[in-house]
Amino acid sequence: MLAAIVPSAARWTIEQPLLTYQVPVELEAALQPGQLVAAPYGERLVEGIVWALLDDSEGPVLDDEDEPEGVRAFELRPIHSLLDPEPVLLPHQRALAEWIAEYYVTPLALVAWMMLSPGLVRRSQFVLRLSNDLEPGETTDQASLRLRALLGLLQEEGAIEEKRLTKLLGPTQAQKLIREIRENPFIVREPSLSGPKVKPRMKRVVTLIARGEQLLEWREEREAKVRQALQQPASSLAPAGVSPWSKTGIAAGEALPKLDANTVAAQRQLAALDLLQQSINRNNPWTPYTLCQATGLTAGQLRSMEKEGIVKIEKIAIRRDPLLGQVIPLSSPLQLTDEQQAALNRILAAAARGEEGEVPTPILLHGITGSGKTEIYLQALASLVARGKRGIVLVPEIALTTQAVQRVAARFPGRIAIMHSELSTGERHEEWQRIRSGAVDIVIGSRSALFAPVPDLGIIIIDEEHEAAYKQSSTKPTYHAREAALRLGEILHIPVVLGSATPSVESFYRAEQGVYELVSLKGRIGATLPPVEIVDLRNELRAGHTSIISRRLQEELRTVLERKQQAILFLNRRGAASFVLCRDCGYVALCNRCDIPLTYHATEQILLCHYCGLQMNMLHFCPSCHSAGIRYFGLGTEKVQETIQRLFPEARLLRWDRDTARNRHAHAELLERFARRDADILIGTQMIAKGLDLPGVTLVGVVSADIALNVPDYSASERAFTLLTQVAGRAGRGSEPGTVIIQTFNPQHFCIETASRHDYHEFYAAEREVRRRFAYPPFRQFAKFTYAHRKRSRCQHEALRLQAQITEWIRLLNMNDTDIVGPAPAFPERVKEKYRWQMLLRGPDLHRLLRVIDAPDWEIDIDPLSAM
Ligand SMILES: Nc1ncnc2c1ncn2[C@@H]1O[C@H](COP(=O)(O)OP(=O)(O)OP(=O)(O)O)[C@@H](O)[C@H]1O
Ligand SMILES: [Zn+2]
Repeated sequence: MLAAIVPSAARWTIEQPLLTYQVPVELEAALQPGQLVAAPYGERLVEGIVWALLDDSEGPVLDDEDEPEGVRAFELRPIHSLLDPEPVLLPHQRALAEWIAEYYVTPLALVAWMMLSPGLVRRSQFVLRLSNDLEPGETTDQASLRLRALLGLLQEEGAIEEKRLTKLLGPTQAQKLIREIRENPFIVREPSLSGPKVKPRMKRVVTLIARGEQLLEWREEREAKVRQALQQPASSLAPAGVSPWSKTGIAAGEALPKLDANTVAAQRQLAALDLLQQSINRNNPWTPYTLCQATGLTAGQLRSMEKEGIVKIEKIAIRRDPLLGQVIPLSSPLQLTDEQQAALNRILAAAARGEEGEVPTPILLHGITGSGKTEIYLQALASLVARGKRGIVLVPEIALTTQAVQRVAARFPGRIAIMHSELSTGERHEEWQRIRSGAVDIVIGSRSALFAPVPDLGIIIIDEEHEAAYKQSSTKPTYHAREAALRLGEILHIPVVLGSATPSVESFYRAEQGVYELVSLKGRIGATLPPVEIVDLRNELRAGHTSIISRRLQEELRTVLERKQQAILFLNRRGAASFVLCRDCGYVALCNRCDIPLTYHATEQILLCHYCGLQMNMLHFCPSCHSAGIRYFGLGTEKVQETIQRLFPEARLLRWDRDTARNRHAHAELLERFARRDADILIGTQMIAKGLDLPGVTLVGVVSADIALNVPDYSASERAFTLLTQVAGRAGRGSEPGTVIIQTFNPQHFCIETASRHDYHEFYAAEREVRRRFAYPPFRQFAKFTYAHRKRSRCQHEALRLQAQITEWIRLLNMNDTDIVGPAPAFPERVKEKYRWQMLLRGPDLHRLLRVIDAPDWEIDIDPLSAM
C-alpha cells in the first residue's frame, strides 16, 4: 500500500504538493486519509497529512528507457509513524483546502496547515544516541576531545537533542562536532519530531476519596470530639443540656467555651468535608489553596486528612475554557414574527433539499438593523442540532464576538466552542479537540472558525457578511471566508446563510443574478427604524458655532441625559488630534518610518503613528523653524471624549477604541459596563458600529461622517454607506424610539443621503451602475500586487520588470479585456521604513494568468477589498 502525503515542509512550494510514501505493513490497517503522520523528508523527519491511499500500482514511475514500462526504478521511502489515530482533517476540509489552494494560488500544504490547530505543529530535530554495536571499553583513539566528551554525555543520558550542542558549544564548534559525528560509527544521528506543543494544563486539586463506612466513621469521630468539647466548657458556668451549636442559653457577657487546638482542627476538617461533598461534580475543583482559604484549614491539617485516606491531593488536567468565569443566563426561543418564521422556513427548506442530495442555493438574509436575524440563526441551528447536525457561525470581529458568543452560549449551554485569533494556543488546541471529538454542536468565531473540524456539519451562518474582516489580505492564502464557506456548502450540500442589513454589493448582485436566494426582513422587532437628521457643519461654522458637537447634537444629548437613557457617539478615528502643524512654516509632524502624519494622544501625551506604532514626544516648538506656532488639528475619539466631558460634566462616559480595549477581555468588560448602564454615553470607533444590540440606546451621533467619504478607492462608497447605516441602526432598538444625528460637511453626498433614509436599495442600484461603468468588481476580477523594499529604486525596478512579464503573458494567452493599472507607489508609499509599490491586475477571469506569473517576492491579494 502507498500513501500520498502533504508534508508540512512543502508549505513554500506550489509544485509537487503530494509526495508518495510506502505504508509499512504494521500501519496498513490503521492508516486513513486525513491522519497526521511523521515521514522522512530529505534527511529530516517532518509532519505530513495523508491525502490519499493508493494501490502499489498507482505510485509514481520514472520514464526510464532501460526499465520495462511501469516499473519503478527507485525505492519509495516508508512512512515513519502515525502521530494521531484520529484524522486531523475531515474529508470536506481536504476538499476545501484543495479549492483554496487552487483559487488563491497558494501551496496546498500551507492551506492544510492553516486549518490545523497550532497545537499540532511539531519541530523537526535530530537526536543523538550511542550505537548498539558499541562494545564497552571500545573507544575511539582518534576521536577529538569534543567527541569524547559527547560520548561521555551520551553514556550518562542515553540520548540528547542535537540542538543542545549548539547551546553548549556555540554554532561553529557545534557544526564541527556534527561533522565528526557523521563519520563516527559509535554515534547514531536520528531525525525525529519534537513532542506536542500544547501540554495539558495541570492543577493540584483535592478530591474526596473516602466512601461509605470509612467516611461515616471518620465524620462521627470528629463530630463527637467537637460536641464533647462544647459540652465540657472551660467555664463551669455553662448550663448543661444546651445544644452545643446554639448560643442561646449563654448569658450575655459570658465567653464562649474556649476550644482546644484539636477541636478547632476537627471543626475545620468537617467544614472541608462538607465543601468537598457539595461540589463533587463541579468542574471548578478545589485546590489545596482555595480549600484552606475557605475553611481555615492549615496545610498540616489537610495533610493529615490525606494521611488518613480521606482525601487525595493529585495533579489533574484542567480544561482551558475560554468562557471560564462568565455567567451566561439561559435563554429560550422567542415567538417568531411572521417574517422571521418565513425566513426560517426557507433556511430549513434549503437544508432539507441538501439532505435529498441537491446543492442548496445559498441564502442572502437581508434584514434591516434590528429585524431579529440572530433569533432566526439560533432557531435554524436548534432545528438542525435536533436532527443530529452541527453548525458554524462566523462573526466578523472580536469586539462583536462577545455579544454573539453570549447569545449562542445562552441557547446552547455547554455545547459551543469558540475559535478566534485572540485565544491562546492552548485554548485553541483544546477547543479544536472538543470540536473534532463531536463534543460541541456549534462553533462560533472569526473567519478561521470556518476551518474547524466539525463532524456532520449541517449549516454555515455568516453574520454581517459585508464585513471586511472576513477577508485575509496580506498573508497567504488571501482567502475570503464567504467564498470559502460557499464552496464548503457545495461540497457538503448544506445551506450557507449570509446575513446583513447592508449586504456587500457583490452579494446583492449575486442575489439578483439568482446565485443566491434572497430572503428579506423589512420590519424591526417591535420598533421602527430611527429617523436620521443631517447636521450641516458649514452652517454651524457660519453661525459662529465652532464646537465639534453641533447645537442639535448637544440638545439631543441633554435630553438623553435628562431621561436617563443612553447615547453612542461614533467617530472613525482614535486619538485627540490627527495632525500636528506649524502655523508659521507649515511643518507637519510625520512618522520617520512611514509617510503618515502622527496622531496626538492626549492621555499618554504622545504622538503616535497609527501604521507602525512609533511613539514620539509631544511637540511644543516647531522642530523646523523653532516657532511656538505648533498647533494640534483634527479630531479623534479622545478629543470627542474631552469635549463631551466639558459640555456635560455630570455625564458618565465610556470610550471604546483600540486604545482602551487592547484585548478580548477588555472588549467584554466595556460592553458589560455599558449594557449594565454604568455609563450614559459611549464614544467609539467602528468597533462599536456593528451588531451591538443595546436596548437602552436612544441616540446615535456620528461626529464626523466625512472621514469615510472621498477616499479614492473603488469600494469606498460601499464602506461609507455600510458604516453609517450600521451605526444608525444601533439607536432605538428597545421600547423607546431612537434618533440619529449625522454631522458632516458634505450633506448632499450620496452615501450620507441614502444612509440617512436607511435606503439600501437606492444605494445599491446606484453603486452597481458605477461599478459596471468603471469595470470594477463584481464586473471584473481584481488582483493586487504589492512589493515592499527599503530602496525605492528597487521597488520601481521590480514593478517594471513584473509589468513587462505580465504584459507578455496577457499577449501570449490572448486575454482580451485584461490589463494592468500601474505600477505606482502605494498609499502611503512608505510604511515601517519600507517603500511599497503596487499594481492592479483586472480582467474577466484572472486565474489562467495568476497561475503562470512568477513573482515570489510579491504580495498578491486575489479579489482585494480595496484597490489601494
Ligand atoms: N421574535 C422576537 N420577539 C421578540 N423579540 C425579538 C424577536 N426576535 C428578535 N428579538 C429581539 O430584537 C432585538 C434585535 O434583534 P437582533 O439583534 O437579532 O437583530 P439583527 O437583525 O441581528 O440586527 P443587526 O443587523 O442590527 O445586528 C434583539 O434584542 C432580539 O432579542
Ligand atoms: Zn510609522
